[in-house]
Amino acid sequence: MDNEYIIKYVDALQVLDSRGDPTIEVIVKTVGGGIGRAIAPAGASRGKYEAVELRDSDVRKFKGKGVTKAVNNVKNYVAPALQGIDSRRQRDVDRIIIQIDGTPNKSQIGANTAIATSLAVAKAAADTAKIPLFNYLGGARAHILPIPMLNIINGGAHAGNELAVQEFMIVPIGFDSFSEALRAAVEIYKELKTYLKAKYGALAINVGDEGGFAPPMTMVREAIEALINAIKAAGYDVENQVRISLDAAASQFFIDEKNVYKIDGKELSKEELLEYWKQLIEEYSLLSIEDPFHEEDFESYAALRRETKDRVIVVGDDLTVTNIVRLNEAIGKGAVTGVIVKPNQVGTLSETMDFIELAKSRSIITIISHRSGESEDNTIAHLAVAVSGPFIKTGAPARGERTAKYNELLRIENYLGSEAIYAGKIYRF
Ligand SMILES: O=C(O)[C@@H](CO)OP(=O)(O)O
Ligand SMILES: [Mg+2]
Repeated sequence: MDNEYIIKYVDALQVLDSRGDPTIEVIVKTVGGGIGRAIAPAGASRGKYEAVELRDSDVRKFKGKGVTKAVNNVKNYVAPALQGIDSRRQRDVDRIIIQIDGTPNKSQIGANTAIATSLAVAKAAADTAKIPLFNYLGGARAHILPIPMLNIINGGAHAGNELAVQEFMIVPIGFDSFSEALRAAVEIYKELKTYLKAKYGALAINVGDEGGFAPPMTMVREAIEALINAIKAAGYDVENQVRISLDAAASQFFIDEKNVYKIDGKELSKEELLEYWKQLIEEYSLLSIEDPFHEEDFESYAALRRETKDRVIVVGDDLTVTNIVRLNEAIGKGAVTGVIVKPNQVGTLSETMDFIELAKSRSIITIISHRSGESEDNTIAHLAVAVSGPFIKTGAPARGERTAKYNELLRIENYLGSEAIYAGKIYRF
């Protein structure tokens, strides 16, 4: 019996995220001196079926965004239940968290409380074993660096502009290593800045929540053209080296009462929106499109897949919310070929791993993802390597909470040395 893995101490405190909103950090220590810290992220365009984040009701403090209740849940309920448990028994730990909560959506203790605790335990176990987290989670096979999807033009709920589509991403696929791919992305980001400033003036280079620019545009095509311009200006090839992906986050511009989508200053029916996406996919050979329809409309996702003959990856995020019940429904209806994986959408590491397992077993592409409200926590970089990506979505290559993940991936690449393989080299999309 290795006593050193036993959880000796669990505590929590309120810290700040990248929007200046309070969030919860959990600290776990083992008998052997291993330490794990994890900070819960927060979404702005949240799916209706996500696990629920617990916030304080006192609106005088932090405009009602405080997490003292979540912090107290760790101190009063979770910490006493986890003390004395082996930190490597992640499933037992997560089962205890789920039992303490007792609801289907973590609304009692809070998904923020749950995920910060669950991840902190894994990190404490890895630290006790003195191996990097990606190795602890992924074992000997973990050596593939993910392809980043970098959101460099922000719209929707993440920016103060008129763009309906939330994220315009560049995806540097055709490179030999993660660091080469990231370098290309930075060069494109800088070219985009020059282009936007010249075309729209200095205000156009203000950034949105994920570090991408938030120019005063209304038309989706205008933003895509800007990306293409920047990719070319940086000297890269749009077909083979750098592709374009969108996160429509369509629930955000779906008007329920009218059953229409408000995009490009027009109101489109779902059939018209489908035609619109098909045109864009064709014209710009988009690599993927995330949440192209609102979160209840599995059928339209399936129609897009059928009609594009899988030339584009149709990705679920608000649709599938890192939840195997929702993913099974999406699989049954043939709705997606890719899914976003956000650990805080479900609340524990084990449930996140089960979701990834199910997706991979059905050849559904997994994209490990940050939230728009982030912190210096870099757990998702390790998770992405542990499960061999193949993709990670973690914002623009600027702003500390985003570069925290990119820099950790650079460290992992460096640590792995000649063993590191870039996912873009081995997977064909
Ligand atoms: O929709 C998304 O994919 C995410 C992250 O980019 O946004 P949010 O965290 O606001 O839900
Ligand atoms: Mg999304």
